[in-house]
Amino acid sequence: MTEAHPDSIPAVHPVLETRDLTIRFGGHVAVSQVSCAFQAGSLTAIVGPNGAGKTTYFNLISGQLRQSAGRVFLFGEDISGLPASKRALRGIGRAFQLTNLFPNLFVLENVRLAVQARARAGFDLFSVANRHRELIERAELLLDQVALLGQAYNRVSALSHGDQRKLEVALLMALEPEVFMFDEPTAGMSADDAPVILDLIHGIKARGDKTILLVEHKMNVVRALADRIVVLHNGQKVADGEPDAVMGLPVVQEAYLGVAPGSGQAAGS
Ligand SMILES: Nc1ncnc2c1ncn2[C@@H]1O[C@H](COP(=O)(O)OP(=O)(O)OP(=O)(O)O)[C@@H](O)[C@H]1O
Repeated sequence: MTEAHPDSIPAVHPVLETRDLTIRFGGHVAVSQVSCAFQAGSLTAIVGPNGAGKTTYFNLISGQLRQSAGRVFLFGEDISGLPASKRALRGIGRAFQLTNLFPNLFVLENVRLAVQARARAGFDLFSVANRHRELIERAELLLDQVALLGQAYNRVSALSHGDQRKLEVALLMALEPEVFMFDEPTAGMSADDAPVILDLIHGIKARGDKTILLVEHKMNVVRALADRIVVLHNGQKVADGEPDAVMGLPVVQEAYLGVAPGSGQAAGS
């Protein structure tokens, strides 16, 4: 795929790339030869009907599953052989990886621990008191961003489902990954909570330096956030491009998203 540049400028690798990524479960090919490159500042929605392979594709990228064939590259480096924990350390951030919350600790403490994990190496110059204060301030800022500051001194176990999802996003942001992977981030959230998360994702994208992948069934969310849509069906990539172009494909509207042409709304969403 990489071509020699006539001016000998070194090739710039995509942040994330999958090449012919494939996984078989017995005789079933759940993800089949999916090749995609993802650039910094982009938000790509991965869509497709139930069972299309979206979550499995995510699992292959984040390392929860090992591919049968193909490769995953991060900044041009082959990470296909790395376990999920090492991929996370290299900058692949996925919200559910962080659900090892401490349910009996305060919400603030959970975020503070994530901030501390991210900052551990950088705080040696600070006094213990300064370090603690800075960690708390950063944790409070993140809680404020997900509208959870009022819950800072509640235990995680007492949070509603929607608030736990918001906390997952705060923890993900605390780790400052290069690649943010969101799998239906507003699923099960109230109408009040969902915009908080969508605004946050929009804010991450607006920074321009992060790469965002979003599995999402709600087409209004996809339209609001994505600058690219990849459509999976039966494990294969069947469309890939700008939202208007992809959504306009009759084959996508009728067969793969289950929407009536022109409605912009997935059936059952
Ligand atoms: N561990 C597994 N063992 C066997 N089959 C699996 C496994 N994980 C996924 N599959 C199968 O792979 C296919 C893709 O599933 P996947 O969950 O990735 O789809 P999806 O597009 O995320 O669907 P949904 O929108 O319903 O979440 C399905 O047929 C599923 O049954």
